[in-house]
Amino acid sequence: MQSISLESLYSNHNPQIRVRKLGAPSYRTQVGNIRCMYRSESASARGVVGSNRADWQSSCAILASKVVSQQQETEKNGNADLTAVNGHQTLDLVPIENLPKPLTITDLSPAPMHGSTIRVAYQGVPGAYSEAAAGKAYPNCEAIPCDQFEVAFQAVELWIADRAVLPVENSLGGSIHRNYDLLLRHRLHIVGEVQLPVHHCLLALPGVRKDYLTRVISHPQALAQCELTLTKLGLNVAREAVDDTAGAAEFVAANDLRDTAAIASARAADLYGLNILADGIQDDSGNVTRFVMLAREPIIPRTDRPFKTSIVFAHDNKGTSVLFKVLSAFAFRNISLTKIESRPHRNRPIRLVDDANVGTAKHFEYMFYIDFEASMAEVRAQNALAEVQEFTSFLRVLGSYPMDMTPWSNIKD
Ligand SMILES: O=C(O)C(=O)C[C@]1(C(=O)O)C=C[C@@H](O)C=C1
Repeated sequence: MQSISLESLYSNHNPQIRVRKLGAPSYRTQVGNIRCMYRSESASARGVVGSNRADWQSSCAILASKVVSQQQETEKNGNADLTAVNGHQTLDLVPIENLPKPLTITDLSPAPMHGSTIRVAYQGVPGAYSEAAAGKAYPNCEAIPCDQFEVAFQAVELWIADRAVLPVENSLGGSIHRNYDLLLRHRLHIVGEVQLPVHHCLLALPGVRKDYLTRVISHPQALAQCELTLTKLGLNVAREAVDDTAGAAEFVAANDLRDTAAIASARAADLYGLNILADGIQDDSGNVTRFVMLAREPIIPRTDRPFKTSIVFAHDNKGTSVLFKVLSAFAFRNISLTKIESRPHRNRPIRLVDDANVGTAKHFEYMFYIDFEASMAEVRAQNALAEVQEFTSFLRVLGSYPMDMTPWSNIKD
């Protein structure tokens, strides 16, 4: 399988994009001025939620009319007899050149015929936690490695993949902000979530001991999740960030680095022929990452099982106490919030408030992301959003989807 890279997608058109490769471990890839499909806010708000309650209700009716066909399709795909992700779970060493590579520009030409296999894009290379999340969300799927989050979004938009699975938050490291920004910039829908226990190992070439090491490389989130344990292990060596955990393991193996260890999964050790120097090095044994699944079409919200809904809004100072009013719209209806996140408002980062006597006040402007525990098929959720819409200048439902109800004992190590 070929792999997609954003560099090959855009570098001819946009010299500002710089994608750092593993040859030069660095902090997360920087992408500037990416062309995107971001609509103006007012247009988005009108298009997604409707400007009044009647629009909103008719949107719900349209959604409801898709219920049966979508469910049938999901069930059909979910039961497909496919093995790609499970296939990677074998402990046999797979030659590196036989592993799937990130997608490139050539993969983005006409979508391949793929039968009934559900193709799931993830960021990283085989052995990454995101690949495991794809396998948990869609057992027996064909997992498609992408070298950046942006590419995973585009793989779905361009029909290279049917779904993308992306990390949004970790119990130790917090939110993965890049994906919040991309959720807004792209027009995909959240159709599910999975929570994956993340069990990190310290990996090195066979024969390498801890005292040979002068640096540890991994994904920035993984380095953050193991910070205290590395110190406890006496590894006060340079720590360098690369694009994904399994990519770090692959880099150590491919370059025969005897002074460098990678933080990655046990599966990455198997795939790239590395030894496990230390097992379970995350600072908390209950380390969990939450991933969301994205699709081109929303799923139909239901009420026969617990659902979560994710929204994003901006208020542009529409009246006073806006945040309080928004939160109250949920509280009055006994709807629990599970997450609130704010990100800088890119189109309008600063609000100036003129006051002749004391100068000009400058406030930061934000986009607010909220997850709440209710389905958009419930009247109380529809009413809450109709009310929120009155206080906000922009409102978009990112998705209404089944909650991951895996028992906690199965999530914890
Ligand atoms: O590098 C990987 O293996 C990933 O799947 C990425 C990622 C992340 O972005 O947070 C996913 C789960 C872990 O929390 C560490 C890294």
